[in-house]
Amino acid sequence: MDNTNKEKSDGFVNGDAVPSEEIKSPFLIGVAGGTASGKSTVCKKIMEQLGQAEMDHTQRQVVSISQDSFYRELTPAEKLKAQKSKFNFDHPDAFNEELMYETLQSILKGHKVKIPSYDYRTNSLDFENMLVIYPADVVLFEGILVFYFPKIRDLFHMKLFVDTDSDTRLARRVPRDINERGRDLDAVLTQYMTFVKPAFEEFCSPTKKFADVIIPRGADNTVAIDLIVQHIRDFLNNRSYLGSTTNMALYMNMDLCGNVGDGAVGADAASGSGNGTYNAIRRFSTLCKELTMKGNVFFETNKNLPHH
Ligand SMILES: Nc1ncnc2c1ncn2[C@@H]1O[C@H](COP(=O)(O)OP(=O)(O)O)[C@@H](O)[C@H]1O
Ligand SMILES: Nc1ccn([C@@H]2O[C@H](COP(=O)(O)O)[C@@H](O)[C@H]2O)c(=O)n1
Repeated sequence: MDNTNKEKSDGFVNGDAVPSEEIKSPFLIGVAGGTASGKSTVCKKIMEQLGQAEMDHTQRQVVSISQDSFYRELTPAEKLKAQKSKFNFDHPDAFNEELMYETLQSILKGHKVKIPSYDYRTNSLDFENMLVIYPADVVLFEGILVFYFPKIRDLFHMKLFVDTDSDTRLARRVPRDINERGRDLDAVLTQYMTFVKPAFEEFCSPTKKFADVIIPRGADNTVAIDLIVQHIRDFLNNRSYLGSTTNMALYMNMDLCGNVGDGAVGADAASGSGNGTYNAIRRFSTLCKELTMKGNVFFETNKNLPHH
């Protein structure tokens, strides 16, 4: 994640209110996938294509957050284990589920939040370098287990799963962990075989079924990324027509499930204000179906609509 929004801070304070006329409830997109599948790279590409990456972080319409910021703090005994690659960072218990949930809820209420960055070299949260997340129209939340916790899963308006084969992921993880996370080869391989691979199979891979869109080959899949970018662009361009994020999410989820064009529901949702949106989304839907058949992207018929 880009760290330009880092701020020195002495605490973990969330939920700063913004003036009421500026309140935005964002469209929340979860991005899951195994380690080194390309989740951050996919999010970065989406941000770049939307012209957000170079923008001042206070002005961004689209922001990206990593689940790493919600690792729980380790006890001294756990820290010693972690130093010897004997702590399981791929188990759901390694995360602070409550804090993740509360923070996402604050974000959905349009609040500014501050979250710590994560230091892989010390296996700890870095409260000295807080990331400030300003209210945005679209928030991407990426991590290995973002779909694991039901309460958190239900918050997403759209769920993407980055599906990269495990050999490729291991081949990418080894150099990354050595060069960027201060590990040695032996430690990376031991951790991978002991914890990462089994936990992927037990906790991460089964969450693929919750995804609305599965992205085979991760960031290499430019077709899938273009589609998602187009979807977000439609959202950003048309948000003002439909008003609330809930209406937009209903509208777009119906479209992905292939129902918008089937009858009165989609037309009703668009009544009076959204015919341009309706047509754009129908065109987009047709394109998605064609591309799905060509194996560039899989659209799952997941009908979980947002509960708010
Ligand atoms: N399509 C790709 N081709 C080559 N290297 C990639 C590709 N996608 C990601 N990487 C590299 O693999 C590593 C893991 O990618 P990253 O996006 O950080 O994965 P994740 O966020 O899923 O852990 C990084 O070093 C990244 O630069
Ligand atoms: N102190 C830590 C914390 C996490 N990990 C590993 O990071 C992986 C998740 O991050 P990705 O960018 O790869 O999705 C996860 O598989 C943990 O094993 C770590 O090694 N050390």
